[in-house]
Amino acid sequence: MSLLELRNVDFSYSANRQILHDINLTVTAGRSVGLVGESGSGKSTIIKQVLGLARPTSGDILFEGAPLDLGRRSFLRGYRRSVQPVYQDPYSSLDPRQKVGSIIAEPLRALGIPGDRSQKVAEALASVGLPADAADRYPHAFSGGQRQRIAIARAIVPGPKLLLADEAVSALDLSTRVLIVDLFKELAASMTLLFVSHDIGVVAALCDDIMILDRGRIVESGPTAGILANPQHGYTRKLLGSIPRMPAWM
Ligand SMILES: Nc1ncnc2c1ncn2[C@@H]1O[C@H](COP(=O)(O)OP(=O)(O)OP(=O)(O)O)[C@@H](O)[C@H]1O
Repeated sequence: MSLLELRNVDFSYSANRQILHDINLTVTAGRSVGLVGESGSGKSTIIKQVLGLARPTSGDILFEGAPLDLGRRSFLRGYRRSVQPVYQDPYSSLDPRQKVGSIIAEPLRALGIPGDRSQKVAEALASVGLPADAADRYPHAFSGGQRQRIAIARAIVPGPKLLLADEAVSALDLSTRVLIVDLFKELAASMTLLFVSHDIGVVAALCDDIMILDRGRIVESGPTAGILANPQHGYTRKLLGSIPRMPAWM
Protein backbone atom coordinates (compact mmCIF):
# COMPACT_ATOMS: atom_id res chain seq x y z
CA MET A 1 0.00 0.00 0.00
CA SER A 2 1.25 3.48 -0.75
CA LEU A 3 1.61 5.47 2.46
CA LEU A 4 2.67 8.71 0.80
CA GLU A 5 2.27 9.71 -2.78
CA LEU A 6 3.13 12.86 -4.70
CA ARG A 7 1.30 13.01 -8.03
CA ASN A 8 2.41 15.37 -10.76
CA VAL A 9 3.59 17.95 -8.23
CA ASP A 10 4.88 21.26 -9.59
CA PHE A 11 6.08 23.98 -7.29
CA SER A 12 7.46 27.53 -7.59
CA TYR A 13 8.45 29.92 -4.83
CA SER A 14 8.07 32.79 -7.31
CA ALA A 15 6.34 33.20 -10.65
CA ASN A 16 9.50 33.30 -12.73
CA ARG A 17 11.23 30.14 -11.53
CA GLN A 18 9.82 26.63 -11.21
CA ILE A 19 11.59 24.52 -8.56
CA LEU A 20 9.75 21.16 -8.72
CA HIS A 21 8.75 19.68 -12.07
CA ASP A 22 6.08 16.98 -12.26
CA ILE A 23 7.23 15.08 -9.18
CA ASN A 24 5.78 11.58 -8.98
CA LEU A 25 6.91 9.80 -5.87
CA THR A 26 5.59 6.86 -3.90
CA VAL A 27 6.59 5.73 -0.45
CA THR A 28 5.26 2.23 0.12
CA ALA A 29 4.25 1.36 3.69
CA GLY A 30 6.96 -0.58 5.48
CA ARG A 31 9.73 0.37 3.05
CA SER A 32 12.67 2.65 3.63
CA VAL A 33 12.92 5.07 0.76
CA GLY A 34 15.83 7.38 0.00
CA LEU A 35 15.50 10.66 -1.87
CA VAL A 36 18.90 11.69 -3.20
CA GLY A 37 20.06 14.81 -4.98
CA GLU A 38 22.76 17.41 -4.86
CA SER A 39 22.44 20.70 -3.02
CA GLY A 40 19.73 22.84 -4.62
CA SER A 41 17.99 19.91 -6.36
CA GLY A 42 14.80 20.52 -4.35
CA LYS A 43 14.94 17.96 -1.54
CA SER A 44 14.00 20.39 1.25
CA THR A 45 11.28 21.83 -0.95
CA ILE A 46 9.75 18.35 -1.30
CA ILE A 47 9.92 17.90 2.47
CA LYS A 48 8.12 21.21 2.95
CA GLN A 49 5.36 19.94 0.66
CA VAL A 50 5.06 16.69 2.60
CA LEU A 51 4.93 18.53 5.94
CA GLY A 52 2.31 20.93 4.59
CA LEU A 53 4.61 23.95 5.01
CA ALA A 54 4.21 24.74 1.31
CA ARG A 55 1.46 23.71 -1.08
CA PRO A 56 2.03 22.41 -4.61
CA THR A 57 1.43 24.92 -7.40
CA SER A 58 -0.27 21.99 -9.11
CA GLY A 59 -0.58 18.27 -8.48
CA ASP A 60 -1.63 16.27 -5.43
CA ILE A 61 -0.18 14.85 -2.26
CA LEU A 62 -1.92 11.79 -0.82
CA PHE A 63 -1.41 10.12 2.53
CA GLU A 64 -2.89 6.63 2.93
CA GLY A 65 -4.63 7.18 -0.37
CA ALA A 66 -6.44 10.41 0.56
CA PRO A 67 -5.44 13.96 -0.41
CA LEU A 68 -3.97 16.05 2.42
CA ASP A 69 -6.77 18.08 3.99
CA LEU A 70 -4.54 20.54 5.82
CA GLY A 71 -7.32 23.08 6.35
CA ARG A 72 -9.19 20.65 8.61
CA ARG A 73 -7.91 20.72 12.18
CA SER A 74 -8.71 17.09 13.02
CA PHE A 75 -6.92 15.91 9.88
CA LEU A 76 -3.92 18.09 10.64
CA ARG A 77 -3.55 16.74 14.16
CA GLY A 78 -3.68 13.12 12.96
CA TYR A 79 -1.31 13.89 10.11
CA ARG A 80 1.21 15.61 12.39
CA ARG A 81 1.18 12.54 14.58
CA SER A 82 1.62 10.26 11.59
CA VAL A 83 4.51 12.11 9.92
CA GLN A 84 7.40 13.14 12.13
CA PRO A 85 10.57 14.84 10.92
CA VAL A 86 14.19 14.60 12.06
CA TYR A 87 16.42 17.44 10.89
CA GLN A 88 20.09 17.84 10.17
CA ASP A 89 21.45 19.82 13.07
CA PRO A 90 21.10 18.20 16.48
CA TYR A 91 22.45 21.38 18.12
CA SER A 92 19.90 23.89 16.89
CA SER A 93 16.95 21.46 16.94
CA LEU A 94 16.97 20.88 20.72
CA ASP A 95 15.95 23.65 23.15
CA PRO A 96 18.96 24.03 25.50
CA ARG A 97 16.74 25.27 28.37
CA GLN A 98 14.60 22.16 28.52
CA LYS A 99 15.51 18.81 30.00
CA VAL A 100 15.71 15.96 27.54
CA GLY A 101 12.60 14.29 28.99
CA SER A 102 10.58 17.44 28.36
CA ILE A 103 12.00 17.82 24.83
CA ILE A 104 11.04 14.27 23.92
CA ALA A 105 7.57 14.65 25.48
CA GLU A 106 6.86 17.78 23.42
CA PRO A 107 4.93 16.04 20.59
CA LEU A 108 2.85 14.19 23.20
CA ARG A 109 1.86 17.54 24.73
CA ALA A 110 1.41 19.35 21.43
CA LEU A 111 -0.72 16.61 19.92
CA GLY A 112 -2.66 15.90 23.12
CA ILE A 113 -1.68 12.23 23.14
CA PRO A 114 -3.04 10.56 26.29
CA GLY A 115 -1.16 8.08 28.49
CA ASP A 116 1.84 7.98 30.78
CA ARG A 117 4.28 10.47 29.28
CA SER A 118 7.30 9.42 31.36
CA GLN A 119 6.74 5.82 30.33
CA LYS A 120 6.53 6.78 26.65
CA VAL A 121 9.66 8.93 26.97
CA ALA A 122 11.53 6.06 28.64
CA GLU A 123 10.48 3.71 25.82
CA ALA A 124 11.58 6.19 23.17
CA LEU A 125 14.95 6.65 24.90
CA ALA A 126 15.42 2.88 25.02
CA SER A 127 14.54 2.61 21.31
CA VAL A 128 17.34 5.02 20.42
CA GLY A 129 19.89 3.40 22.74
CA LEU A 130 19.95 6.01 25.50
CA PRO A 131 19.53 5.30 29.23
CA ALA A 132 16.30 6.30 30.99
CA ASP A 133 18.15 8.82 33.21
CA ALA A 134 19.05 10.86 30.09
CA ALA A 135 15.56 12.35 30.56
CA ASP A 136 16.77 14.31 33.61
CA ARG A 137 19.69 16.00 31.88
CA TYR A 138 20.02 18.96 29.54
CA PRO A 139 21.08 18.69 25.86
CA HIS A 140 24.49 20.28 26.51
CA ALA A 141 25.50 17.16 28.44
CA PHE A 142 25.31 15.09 25.22
CA SER A 143 27.51 14.63 22.15
CA GLY A 144 26.30 15.39 18.62
CA GLY A 145 25.42 11.75 17.98
CA GLN A 146 23.58 11.45 21.30
CA ARG A 147 21.69 14.67 20.53
CA GLN A 148 20.61 13.21 17.24
CA ARG A 149 19.36 10.15 19.15
CA ILE A 150 17.34 12.54 21.35
CA ALA A 151 15.90 14.23 18.24
CA ILE A 152 14.99 10.79 16.86
CA ALA A 153 13.38 9.80 20.18
CA ARG A 154 11.26 12.97 19.99
CA ALA A 155 10.18 12.03 16.46
CA ILE A 156 9.22 8.44 17.29
CA VAL A 157 7.51 9.08 20.65
CA PRO A 158 4.05 9.74 19.15
CA GLY A 159 4.28 6.51 17.14
CA PRO A 160 4.46 7.98 13.62
CA LYS A 161 3.66 5.97 10.52
CA LEU A 162 6.28 7.85 8.52
CA LEU A 163 9.65 9.02 9.80
CA LEU A 164 11.00 11.79 7.61
CA ALA A 165 14.75 12.25 7.92
CA ASP A 166 16.13 15.43 6.30
CA GLU A 167 19.93 15.17 5.99
CA ALA A 168 19.70 13.62 9.45
CA VAL A 169 23.24 12.22 9.51
CA SER A 170 24.98 14.84 7.38
CA ALA A 171 26.23 16.98 10.28
CA LEU A 172 27.77 14.03 12.14
CA ASP A 173 31.35 12.83 11.97
CA LEU A 174 31.93 9.64 10.05
CA SER A 175 32.03 7.13 12.93
CA THR A 176 28.93 8.65 14.56
CA ARG A 177 27.20 8.71 11.18
CA VAL A 178 27.65 4.94 10.86
CA LEU A 179 26.03 4.41 14.27
CA ILE A 180 23.06 6.68 13.52
CA VAL A 181 22.57 5.04 10.11
CA ASP A 182 22.46 1.72 12.00
CA LEU A 183 19.84 3.18 14.33
CA PHE A 184 17.69 4.32 11.37
CA LYS A 185 18.07 0.83 9.93
CA GLU A 186 16.77 -0.69 13.17
CA LEU A 187 13.85 1.75 13.31
CA ALA A 188 13.03 1.14 9.65
CA ALA A 189 12.23 -2.47 10.57
CA SER A 190 9.10 -1.25 12.36
CA MET A 191 8.14 1.97 10.53
CA THR A 192 8.24 3.57 7.12
CA LEU A 193 11.22 5.81 6.49
CA LEU A 194 11.72 8.59 3.96
CA PHE A 195 15.40 9.44 4.17
CA VAL A 196 16.48 12.54 2.31
CA SER A 197 20.17 13.07 1.66
CA HIS A 198 22.73 14.39 -0.78
CA ASP A 199 24.80 11.29 0.01
CA ILE A 200 23.89 8.34 -2.20
CA GLY A 201 26.37 6.14 -0.31
CA VAL A 202 24.44 6.51 2.94
CA VAL A 203 21.10 6.05 1.19
CA ALA A 204 22.35 2.94 -0.61
CA ALA A 205 23.42 1.46 2.72
CA LEU A 206 20.11 2.18 4.40
CA CYS A 207 17.20 2.24 1.97
CA ASP A 208 15.17 -0.40 0.12
CA ASP A 209 14.24 2.05 -2.64
CA ILE A 210 15.96 5.09 -4.10
CA MET A 211 14.63 8.12 -5.94
CA ILE A 212 17.11 10.38 -7.70
CA LEU A 213 16.29 14.08 -7.88
CA ASP A 214 18.09 16.28 -10.41
CA ARG A 215 17.19 19.99 -10.62
CA GLY A 216 13.64 19.46 -9.41
CA ARG A 217 12.95 16.34 -11.47
CA ILE A 218 12.93 12.67 -10.42
CA VAL A 219 15.18 11.17 -13.07
CA GLU A 220 15.30 7.60 -11.79
CA SER A 221 13.68 5.52 -9.06
CA GLY A 222 13.37 1.92 -8.00
CA PRO A 223 14.75 -0.74 -5.67
CA THR A 224 18.25 0.15 -4.44
CA ALA A 225 19.92 -3.03 -5.62
CA GLY A 226 18.73 -2.50 -9.20
CA ILE A 227 19.80 1.13 -9.29
CA LEU A 228 23.25 0.34 -7.92
CA ALA A 229 23.76 -2.55 -10.29
CA ASN A 230 22.38 -0.87 -13.38
CA PRO A 231 21.94 2.91 -13.13
CA GLN A 232 20.05 4.19 -16.17
CA HIS A 233 20.58 7.91 -15.90
CA GLY A 234 23.82 9.80 -16.34
CA TYR A 235 23.13 11.87 -13.22
CA THR A 236 22.73 8.69 -11.13
CA ARG A 237 26.03 7.41 -12.50
CA LYS A 238 27.66 10.69 -11.58
CA LEU A 239 26.35 10.49 -8.01
CA LEU A 240 27.47 6.86 -7.73
CA GLY A 241 30.88 7.81 -9.06
CA SER A 242 31.25 10.35 -6.26
CA ILE A 243 30.87 7.81 -3.45
CA PRO A 244 34.10 7.57 -1.49
CA ARG A 245 35.09 3.98 -0.81
CA MET A 246 33.14 2.86 2.26
CA PRO A 247 33.14 -0.91 2.05
CA ALA A 248 31.88 -1.31 5.62
CA TRP A 249 28.47 0.04 4.51
CA MET A 250 28.11 -1.38 1.06
N1 LIG B 1 12.17 30.13 0.37
C1 LIG B 1 12.69 30.11 -0.86
N2 LIG B 1 12.45 31.10 -1.73
C2 LIG B 1 12.94 31.08 -3.00
N3 LIG B 1 13.71 30.06 -3.48
C3 LIG B 1 14.00 29.07 -2.64
C4 LIG B 1 13.51 29.02 -1.28
N4 LIG B 1 13.96 27.88 -0.70
C5 LIG B 1 14.69 27.24 -1.64
N5 LIG B 1 14.72 27.93 -2.79
C6 LIG B 1 15.39 27.53 -4.05
O1 LIG B 1 14.82 26.29 -4.44
C7 LIG B 1 15.82 25.43 -4.99
C8 LIG B 1 15.79 24.10 -4.26
O2 LIG B 1 16.18 24.33 -2.91
P1 LIG B 1 16.09 23.20 -1.79
O3 LIG B 1 16.51 23.83 -0.50
O4 LIG B 1 14.78 22.53 -1.85
O5 LIG B 1 17.22 22.19 -2.30
P2 LIG B 1 17.96 21.03 -1.52
O6 LIG B 1 18.13 19.92 -2.47
O7 LIG B 1 17.24 20.75 -0.23
O8 LIG B 1 19.37 21.69 -1.23
P3 LIG B 1 20.23 21.69 0.12
O9 LIG B 1 20.64 20.28 0.35
O10 LIG B 1 21.35 22.61 -0.18
O11 LIG B 1 19.29 22.24 1.18
C9 LIG B 1 17.15 26.17 -4.85
O12 LIG B 1 17.44 26.76 -6.08
C10 LIG B 1 16.85 27.24 -3.82
O13 LIG B 1 17.64 28.39 -4.05
